[in-house]
Amino acid sequence: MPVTPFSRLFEDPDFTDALTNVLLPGYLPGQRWFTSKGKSITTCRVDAVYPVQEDAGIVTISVDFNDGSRERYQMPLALNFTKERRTMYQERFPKLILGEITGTGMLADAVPRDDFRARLYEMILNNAEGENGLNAEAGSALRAAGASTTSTVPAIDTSNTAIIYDDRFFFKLFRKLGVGLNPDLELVRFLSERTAFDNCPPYGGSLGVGSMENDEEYLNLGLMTGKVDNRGDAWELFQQLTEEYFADDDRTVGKHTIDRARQLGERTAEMHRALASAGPDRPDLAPEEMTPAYRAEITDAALRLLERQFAQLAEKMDGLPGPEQVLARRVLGAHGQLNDRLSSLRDRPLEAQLTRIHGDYHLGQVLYTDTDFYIIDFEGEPLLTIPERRRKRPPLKDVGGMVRSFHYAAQGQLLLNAERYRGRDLTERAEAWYREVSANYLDAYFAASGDAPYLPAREEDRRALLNLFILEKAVYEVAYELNSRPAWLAIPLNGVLSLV
Ligand SMILES: Nc1ncnc2c1ncn2[C@@H]1O[C@H](COP(=O)(O)OP(=O)(O)O)[C@@H](O)[C@H]1O
Ligand SMILES: O=P(O)(O)O[C@H]1O[C@H](CO)[C@@H](O[C@H]2O[C@H](CO)[C@@H](O)[C@H](O)[C@H]2O)[C@H](O)[C@H]1O
Repeated sequence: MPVTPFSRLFEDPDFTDALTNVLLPGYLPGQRWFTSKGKSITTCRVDAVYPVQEDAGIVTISVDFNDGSRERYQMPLALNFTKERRTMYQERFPKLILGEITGTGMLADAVPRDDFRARLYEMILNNAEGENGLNAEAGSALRAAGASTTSTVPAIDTSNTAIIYDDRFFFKLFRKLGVGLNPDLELVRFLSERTAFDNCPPYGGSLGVGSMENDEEYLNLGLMTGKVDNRGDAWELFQQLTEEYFADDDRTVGKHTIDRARQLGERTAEMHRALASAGPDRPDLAPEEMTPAYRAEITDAALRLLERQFAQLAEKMDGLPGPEQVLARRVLGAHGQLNDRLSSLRDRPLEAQLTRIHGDYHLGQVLYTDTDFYIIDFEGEPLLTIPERRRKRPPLKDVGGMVRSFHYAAQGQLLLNAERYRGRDLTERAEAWYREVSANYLDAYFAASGDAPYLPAREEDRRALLNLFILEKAVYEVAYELNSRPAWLAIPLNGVLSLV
């Protein structure tokens, strides 16, 4: 096996000591993709090194925190020897330099280097097999496109790292790693290569360690998909539409808004039909019946979520501004009622199938073009482990997520532009927009779904299941906002209150 200078570097204990004890603890908290900035690091460790070029490769690391938790990350790293390269990093990417290695070179993130990005593409196109189990797979879209000539790193706010090739392919290099087949790769690959669903980006290929067939052990490092020539995400689109709606008090919900909501309902139904089309030869994807044990399990999970979120709300109550405190008290006062609502599913016999679903469905996960929508980011709920994200669930959970997002779209417009709407009480108009837009979304969704076996046949059962997921998502959002964007807290608090 040829030993490259890059991998040889990691055989030197002085280097790995410096890297894990000094360079990484200083470097990680400054990176957008390092999600646990608030926790303090106790230990960093290099798990594996996958050479990609003579002077660059992918390194996987584990980070331990003082609360006992551990996270794994992917770091593409390069050694830079020449003056030109050093200058490029110093002038344009100073935050991506880990440090100077005496007698060796400058150690930095490899993504800014054109040659490194080109090599990743080439590996995927050629189904390359590297050292230590690193391997790549090309999807039909990439095979059809052939070699790449240019690549760029877009300035977008994501928790992973993106590379665009020839303005045609979008490569997502996963930063925080979880062992097991990543649902983003699994579902995009299935939808694109095995179904007629056209409204997610086509599968271009992947980079990983191990075999996708041995899915418990597989480590997914990157996913290549066709680039969607989009105008933004659906959250931005609906922010424009709510701004038009609130412009004056006589305006009704415009036809364009209704058409767009209905179109999204249809696309959601088509996505669900395609996800449910897997046959028994694909046991991880094929639909299965919802059992009473499953109903009990999701009921318990919803009740545990309620307890956890409410404990956080109660704990932070005193620090909330007056109006939010009033809302929060009312929400906490509805604890018993919410408990009953969420428990009701346990005793309701429901005949419906469970399928693989999107799992983290909201307006921000949908790109829009002039004429259509494209659904992205099938990674699932970030707080769940990969096996939890890969569980089959009722597709109405996605629908509930999107309904909540319509509530956010109207309320968010008012909250984010408080100055613009000062002096006008638009609460009822916002609720009216939400009711009409979500009713149209749901109507189009159910019309396009027909008698799909994953939807309960009886209208009242569909409603009960959907309402459970809407409520559960609103409860989840309470602590999400409390911890990430306290200024938004009133939205889910009002959302919960409107459901009891
Ligand atoms: N196939 C694609 N084509 C064009 N843009 C994309 C594509 N996939 C993702 N994006 C862009 O990258 C952003 C982040 O993508 P997402 O899959 O949500 O990544 P993350 O999980 O890292 O947040 C999206 O909002 C969109 O702007
Ligand atoms: O980071 P993710 O996209 O996986 O999701 C988290 O962040 C979302 C906010 O970016 C949050 O979504 C909530 O706010 C959205 C508006 O910003 C709204 O459209 C969603 O309906 C609402 O849930 C999501 O809950 C959280 O998990």
